Amino acid sequence: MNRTPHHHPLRLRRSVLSVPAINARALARSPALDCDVVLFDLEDSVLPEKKAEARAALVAHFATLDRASGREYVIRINPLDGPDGALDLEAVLDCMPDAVLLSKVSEPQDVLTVADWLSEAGADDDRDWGPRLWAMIETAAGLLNIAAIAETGRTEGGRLDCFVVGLNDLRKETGIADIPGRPYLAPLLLQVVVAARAFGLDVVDAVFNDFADAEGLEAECRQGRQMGFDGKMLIHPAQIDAANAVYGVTEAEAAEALAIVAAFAAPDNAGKAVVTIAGRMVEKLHADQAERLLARVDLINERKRTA
Ligand SMILES: CC(C)(COP(=O)(O)OP(=O)(O)OC[C@H]1O[C@@H](n2cnc3c(N)ncnc32)[C@H](O)[C@@H]1OP(=O)(O)O)[C@@H](O)C(=O)NCCC(=O)NCCSC(=O)C[C@H](O)C(=O)O
Ligand SMILES: [Mg+2]
Repeated sequence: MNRTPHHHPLRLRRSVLSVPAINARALARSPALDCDVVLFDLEDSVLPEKKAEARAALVAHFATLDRASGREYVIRINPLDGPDGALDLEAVLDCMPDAVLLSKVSEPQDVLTVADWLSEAGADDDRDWGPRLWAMIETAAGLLNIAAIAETGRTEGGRLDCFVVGLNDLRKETGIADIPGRPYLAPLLLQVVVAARAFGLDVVDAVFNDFADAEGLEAECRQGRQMGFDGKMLIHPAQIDAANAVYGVTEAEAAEALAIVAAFAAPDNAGKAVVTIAGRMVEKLHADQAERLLARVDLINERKRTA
């Protein structure tokens, strides 16, 4: 098994805003929004009879995008076993997004099929481009197969980069209740986080449907961060600030990280694997964590500069 803690460069994925490709006003608004990732949706927010129109709108929209903005552009496609998946992939070739989000991934083959298709398309294409793959985990089978999906997507073809949890579909299929605090869903969410981390993937928490409930959203963002998620999938611009704040880095966290890095760099602590800071044991692994957090601060500051 080929496992590494993080197999790709650090990326900001605090706020992943879904923008229905069929909604011209939302498309027009999206470049000015402060989300880390714009996720253009061709799946559930587009009616079957509007899919072709949505694909055409998306291709036109990508022609206008500022690709140097530093944020990630992702396209969510329909499942490949339906009538639209293959047509969506053709549109992906025209758009050249940073990543493709596969909906309703239930087994490793779902990822491999798209990875192979993209590799074959890339072989006939002289453009220097190849998208990463993201996978929606939102079926009972997907949860049961989560480790195999992570391992295969990560090692074979190597394009898999990020999981996104889809609780609307999962609740629909399983009957698990939609209760504040997500008591019965929490074990499943943690299962996705652990599988992602075992194979060096990022992992994004599910949407919060009640976009008028700012307090509920903030609580769910906090819960997601405590569970280990990197960010939250969002459905409305009003949700962006809360996700960026909760999944950001506080001044106290940054100060603590600086103190840990400084302690290990101090000449008195040279050669030590363990030091004491303010009465607390701090190990080298905490210094690694602190350095990663400080790199995240740099990325957030960079994002502010380019916004
Ligand atoms: C939920 C909405 C249908 C609400 O839309 P609306 O009533 O238009 O909201 P507002 O009037 O408050 O909108 C204010 C302005 O903001 C723009 N807007 C709204 N949403 C977005 C957006 N997502 N991206 C960009 N801009 C947006 C409106 O256009 C207004 O601007 P203007 O027109 O200039 O006045 C709507 O928010 C919406 O459709 N949201 C996204 C829905 C979606 O993407 N669904 C799929 C993702 S959810 C999912 O995947 C679940 C998962 O699969 C699972 O299983 O759990
Ligand atoms: Mg879904």
